[in-house]
Amino acid sequence: MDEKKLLQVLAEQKEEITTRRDSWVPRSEEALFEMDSSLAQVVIGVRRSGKSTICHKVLQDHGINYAYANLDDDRLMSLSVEDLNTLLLCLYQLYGTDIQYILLDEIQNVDGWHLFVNRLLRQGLHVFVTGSNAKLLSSELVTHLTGRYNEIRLYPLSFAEYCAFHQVNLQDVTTKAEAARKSAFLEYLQYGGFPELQNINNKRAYIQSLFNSIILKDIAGRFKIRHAEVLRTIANHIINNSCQEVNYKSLAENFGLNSTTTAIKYVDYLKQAFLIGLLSKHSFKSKVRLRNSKAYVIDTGFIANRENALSQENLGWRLENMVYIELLRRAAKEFDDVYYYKPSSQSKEVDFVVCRQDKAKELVQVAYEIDSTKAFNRETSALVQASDVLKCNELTLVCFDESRDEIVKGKTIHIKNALEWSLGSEKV
Ligand SMILES: Nc1ncnc2c1ncn2[C@@H]1O[C@H](COP(=O)(O)OP(=O)(O)OP(=O)(O)O)[C@@H](O)[C@H]1O
Repeated sequence: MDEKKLLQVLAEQKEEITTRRDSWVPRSEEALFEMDSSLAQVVIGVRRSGKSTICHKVLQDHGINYAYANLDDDRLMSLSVEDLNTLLLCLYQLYGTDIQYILLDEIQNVDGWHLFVNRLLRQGLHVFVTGSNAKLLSSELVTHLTGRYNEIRLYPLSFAEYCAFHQVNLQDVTTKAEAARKSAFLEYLQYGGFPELQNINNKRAYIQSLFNSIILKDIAGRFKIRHAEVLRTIANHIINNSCQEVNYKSLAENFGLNSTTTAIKYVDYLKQAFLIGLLSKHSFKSKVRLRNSKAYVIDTGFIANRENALSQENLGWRLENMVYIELLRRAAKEFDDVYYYKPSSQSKEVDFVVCRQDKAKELVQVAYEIDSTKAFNRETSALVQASDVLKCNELTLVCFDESRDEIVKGKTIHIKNALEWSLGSEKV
């Protein structure tokens, strides 16, 4: 690519970052960056989740001068790995040769990017990269940057961050403040946490266009999928049936795919683009874990508005999906794993098992309501049974009711109000 043209694009990108900082909401993942480390800081996550912003924010908060290139820019689409030398030359011209930090946005767009990043690391530079496709990033990271990167997973805003964004008062105990928190929580369940969406009136249109660009541009375009429409229909189906086990055979049959293998491949594409997450079944056998998984969508905003989005049934599974994302967020910070528990016998399912080094450390059940004795007994006995089998006594039941502890068959169950639970340490 022509050096002059490249310089011009990078100069315009530089202009953008100096005028862009307005009111960025702090993200909890900021704590995961290793600012002085010699490892590449790799931020991955779904499109528009704020990957680029969090990098700018941590670098600027630390008072660091850094060079920046956004490789997702249409004008840089023809860039190849050979052009990256010219890119570096241009960055030095624009930012000065004493620059120590470089931020490269959506690096996966350039094939062979790892060669360049490796070279920068060898030269002692601090490199920050972002990407929205795990497949393109991870295989390169694992093969070529072995051990020389710190991976930071970013999700759309958590409820605590959402409240910070909308300045929802978490301290006040007045009825008005409580009502404001409750309606914020319902909005959050309905529209999710994409940061950009928060100030947009036509939220459905934003979500639809984001969904389309992930499917058509990031997946179908990049992986040369001929039947993009089928992929889109499958994605919609999975999203609107989230919290359920994926049945690849019936996906293949129902959507006219020629084999179960193609269904597995398509679902994997959705996962690699972070549109969905797959939760494995808890088992000590890795085969069982791999073969059985439930699908969740990465942001509840993607779930289509049914006739009555705030009905009990619809809220129930939006809530379960939200808990899943929040558990992933927390697990990433603690290096934990999350599974679902479904014994083959008569015993009941538990929605989430949080494990540390294969040992269950918390069981989490989600239920919209536990008002009736039947519902209460159903949810608590599932926890108690699993607690015995998995030898785990940290039992949590997330629901819309008030928080309290209950003792069932000698075991303490922490019943947590969903709103409070989702705020985590930012307690009301
Ligand atoms: N912490 C934040 N506070 C306020 N707004 C934010 C924050 N993070 C992101 N945004 C807004 O959300 C939008 C998307 O952010 P950003 O470009 O950082 O996401 P991204 O994940 O890098 O996107 P892409 O995958 O498309 O490159 C931007 O308009 C940005 O201003």
